[in-house]
Amino acid sequence: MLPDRSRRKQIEQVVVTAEQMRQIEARIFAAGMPVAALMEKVGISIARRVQTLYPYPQVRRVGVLVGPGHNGGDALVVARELHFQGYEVLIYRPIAKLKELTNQHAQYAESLGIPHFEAIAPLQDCDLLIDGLFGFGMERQITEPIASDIHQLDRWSMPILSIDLPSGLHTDTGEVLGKAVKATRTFCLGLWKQGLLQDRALEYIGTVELIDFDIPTADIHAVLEAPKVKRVTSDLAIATLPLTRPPVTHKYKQGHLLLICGSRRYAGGALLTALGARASGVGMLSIAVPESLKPLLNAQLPEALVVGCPETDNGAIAQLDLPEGTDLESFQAIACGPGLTLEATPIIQGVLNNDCPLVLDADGLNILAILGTQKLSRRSSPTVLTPHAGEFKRLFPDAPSPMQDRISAVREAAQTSKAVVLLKGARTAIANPSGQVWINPESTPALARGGSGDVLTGLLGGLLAQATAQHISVDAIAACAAWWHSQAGILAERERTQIGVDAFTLTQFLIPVLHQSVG
Ligand SMILES: NC(=O)C1=CN([C@@H]2O[C@H](COP(=O)(O)OP(=O)(O)OC[C@H]3O[C@@H](n4cnc5c(N)ncnc54)[C@H](O)[C@@H]3O)[C@@H](O)[C@H]2O)[C@H](O)CC1
Ligand SMILES: [K+]
Repeated sequence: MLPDRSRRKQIEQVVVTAEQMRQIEARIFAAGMPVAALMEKVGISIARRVQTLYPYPQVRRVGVLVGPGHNGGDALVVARELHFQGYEVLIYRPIAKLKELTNQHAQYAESLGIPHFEAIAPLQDCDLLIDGLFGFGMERQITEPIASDIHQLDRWSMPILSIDLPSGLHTDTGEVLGKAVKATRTFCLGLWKQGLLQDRALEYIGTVELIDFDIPTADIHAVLEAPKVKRVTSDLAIATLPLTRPPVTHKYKQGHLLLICGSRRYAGGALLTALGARASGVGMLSIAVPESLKPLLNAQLPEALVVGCPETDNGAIAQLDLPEGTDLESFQAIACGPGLTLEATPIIQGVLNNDCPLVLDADGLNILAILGTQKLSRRSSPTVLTPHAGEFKRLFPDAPSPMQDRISAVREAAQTSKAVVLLKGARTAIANPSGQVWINPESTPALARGGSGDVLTGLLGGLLAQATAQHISVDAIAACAAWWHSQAGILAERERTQIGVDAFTLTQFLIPVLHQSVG
């Protein structure tokens, strides 16, 4: 058995569908763990957390929503334990026919004098609600009268703690099936459910925490082989990022990145991309911009090699004038797109025909959408695409909509384009061509501002150059770039509020957040 901390770090990264959870739990039961014992173990853990978060007698009256399945069973164990701790417990039980184990717990609760109601109204004066209506067994739309009862909850103000998932959310896609509980906190049981990591679930899940019930890692690996969906944890990011350097190294060993960005109209995008690249720690940074932007970049990044390129009448890069003896093969990575405008199409065509590890963002993606993603199939070096939802739909019109199931969408895009696809959003999803998906589980709406994507492009480009030089896997480094970028946003928000995180400020928090994470 792995030491607890290492096991805990491992399971924090695992993400499962309802079916995978069923299979894992089936293995545990087949090995002899009684279902009732697991339910007891889970229920007691939740009851302890409730008492810690909402201690008696500051909180006195608790309403418990009990569904027909084992989610309801968990909730009844919690109800019984809180009753014995002195809380006044009231039970809402809209469905009479319960699973056997759930029914036994309901009968015992009744024998203790805990009142059961078919209607939700008697619970409206509770201080707190525990949601045990539906868990991963949710398989169809919630209908009346439960849907209206859940709707009532939206008008009440007490905190709601959901067991496993907010009732009504699809376990895998995070879709609302008819009506869903808006939880203050979600106690996810055993392993992270995929639906909790979907953007559209965010308004329902509240604060999420994992209630570990000691699932043997052997059972996880037996069902998941290599986990197909992983959460990007701080541990994973810190272990993957090229943070330490050998005593003897040189600037080229730390990667040489070429940025191709900017236009007279969008000078800021070039600067923000360059500042993101600088923070990545890349050994050498070359920046190709229209000639008229060269003074700006030189002034802000004296250490960078700024290449002023001939420009079109509108101030876009007309051709890449790399220094004598340098060509696109000279770099460990190229990152291009921010601020280029569509006039730079010939530049992107040239880059696509070259075989250097490549990050495409912004206009680089819009140009690729016009040229067609099949242009990537001839490339043997890695390509990373960093679309937001709009760019994604232009690039992959036949993929599932990113607004529906982002995990399926990003997985299909990566598999068809043979690129690593980083789909930006509240929960950025990264997929590699073999179908492995990472989800970045933490971010902040503060990042939803012009320019923050440019910073990510530069940061990712710099990390890709280092990953190439140091043989770190491209998809893992892309996941880490998303983690680093969002953690900097979270730190900046903490110090400057949600409206204080402009893209330039964000670049100033990239190193502090790393320092805070690495300690
Ligand atoms: N697997 C286990 O033994 C344990 C699971 N844990 C907890 O139990 C749930 C999963 O339990 P399950 O009984 O499979 O399903 P649910 O409790 O989520 O309830 C679904 C239940 O309700 C019926 N149903 C589904 N959709 C609807 C609907 N729209 N309207 C009405 N009824 C519906 C369906 O037939 C099921 O019977 C898991 O989340 C954990 O909370 C324990 O933690 C450990 C043991
Ligand atoms: K629930």
